[in-house]
Amino acid sequence: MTAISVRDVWKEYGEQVVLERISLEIAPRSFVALVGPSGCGKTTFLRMLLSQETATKGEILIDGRPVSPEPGPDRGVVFQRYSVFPHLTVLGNVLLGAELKAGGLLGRLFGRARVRAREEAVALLAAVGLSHALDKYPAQLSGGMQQRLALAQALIAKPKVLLLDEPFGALDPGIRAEVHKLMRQLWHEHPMTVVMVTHDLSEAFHLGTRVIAFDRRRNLPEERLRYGAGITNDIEVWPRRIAGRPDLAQDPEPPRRDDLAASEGQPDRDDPADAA
Ligand SMILES: Nc1ncnc2c1ncn2[C@@H]1O[C@H](COP(=O)(O)OP(=O)(O)OP(=O)(O)O)[C@@H](O)[C@H]1O
Repeated sequence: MTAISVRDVWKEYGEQVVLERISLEIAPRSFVALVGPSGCGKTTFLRMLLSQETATKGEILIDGRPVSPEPGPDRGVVFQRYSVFPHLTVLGNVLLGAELKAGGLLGRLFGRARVRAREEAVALLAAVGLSHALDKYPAQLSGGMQQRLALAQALIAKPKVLLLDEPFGALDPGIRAEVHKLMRQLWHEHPMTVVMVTHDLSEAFHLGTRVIAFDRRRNLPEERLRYGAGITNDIEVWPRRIAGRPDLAQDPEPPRRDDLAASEGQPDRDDPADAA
């Protein structure tokens, strides 16, 4: 049950203040959706939670301890694109997630540990509706299937915190709705706290337990370098969603695994990886 505390965090790149005075207490098992105009620092904030960036000032605590200086398996991430490895099969991608968590000599798993990891990977791929695609390569999958694979790859490491950067932004509306249902189901089933960046306000309210807006309070051209974005809105979504309680009335029916399998489409034409 993982809580995140963000205490008076600032982020500057050289002269440019990107974020200022960010203070947040994120309760365990929350699903926080982060919205805000382009360039206001949402991805930068996520990268600080992931330890891909460090705060210029302030501190970030996970379960009361300063966030480790290196990205680790306690935090999983899914991006809009390119979260998975194009040269590995679907199963290979998820197994790699398990191996990276195991660490050790080049992160390889052997013997019983590898058999167990394979079983877990197969089960997780079934949970995201990809049982029929274990031996396919990412370029052979539709955009929705690739994002489901990316979720499985992140979840095999059992992250305490799952960070999502516009994960569904490139999907067609119909596919996106299916993946939303899956995402919500995964949040109910896995004991993780989720922070998701999105441009889409309706997606934020559809999935989140809390919607936080970043924006600049001072945005005149001469102020843009010296003043960063801060939290301008912090909304608890009502009626409340409670992790692990998909039975509550406000949660629509979870998807059937068959629906997910049926929703697969052609490879994503917008994706250069597919065009190749
Ligand atoms: N490594 C970096 N070096 C210098 N400036 C950076 C770096 N990373 C981000 N920035 C700057 O920080 C600001 C915030 O960028 P960021 O990508 O976090 O915004 P965002 O809110 O996620 O934008 P978008 O919604 O368009 O993805 C931008 O002005 C960007 O140019």
